[in-house]
Amino acid sequence: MIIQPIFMVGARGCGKTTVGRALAQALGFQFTDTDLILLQSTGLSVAQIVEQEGWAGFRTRESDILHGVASADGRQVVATGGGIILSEANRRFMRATGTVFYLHAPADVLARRLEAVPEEDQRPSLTGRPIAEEIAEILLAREALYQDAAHHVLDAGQPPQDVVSAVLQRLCPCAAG
Ligand SMILES: Nc1ncnc2c1ncn2[C@@H]1O[C@H](COP(=O)(O)OP(=O)(O)O)[C@@H](O)[C@H]1O
Ligand SMILES: O=C(O)C1=C[C@@H](OP(=O)(O)O)[C@@H](O)[C@H](O)C1
Ligand SMILES: [Mg+2]
Repeated sequence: MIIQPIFMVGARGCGKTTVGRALAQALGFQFTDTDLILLQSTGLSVAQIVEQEGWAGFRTRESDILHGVASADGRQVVATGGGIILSEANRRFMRATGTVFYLHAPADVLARRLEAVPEEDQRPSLTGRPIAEEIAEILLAREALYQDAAHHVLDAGQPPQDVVSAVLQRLCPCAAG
């Protein structure tokens, strides 16, 4: 049986990292996070990379990481950064080589989570606007791209363990409890 990687996509705060880690544990898969790999390989935060190389530099680096990790081993869950879908090549690559889950949540839910834990070093402002305004604007601009990348769209407003269960159900409906 061919085992493909699982990609988590969605806007900042939808739970790609949190749910991805729990999902990997549930499946006995390796967990990978493109932002974490960047941090570990360069010693630099997203904010520092953007300061040095601009968003274009960061986007090139995260695309390289995506292609590198995903070709390594199928038994893994890959949490991507929220902007990975901006590249059409990335969207096509994830759809073709793995199973892609879009964790969907409304802007007000995402804003509440991001305001509670902003992690500004890993999530520097994309627009210079306040968090709630920014996430609403970003979601609007990217919604079609998340949908385009995804094989499955899940409600990310529920608790993390419920999102994990929903992923497992989509992967193997026959095993549903
Ligand atoms: N399903 C969820 N329900 C409630 N809080 C969540 C959920 N998923 C993530 N969070 C919280 O939201 C914040 C962002 O989560 P994170 O996994 O880093 O999102 P992402 O990687 O998509 O940006 C964290 O503080 C996390 O604890
Ligand atoms: O939405 C974005 O453009 C970004 C999301 C962040 O990841 P999370 O979605 O894991 O917060 C991180 O990759 C970077 O700050 C850019
Ligand atoms: Mg993340």
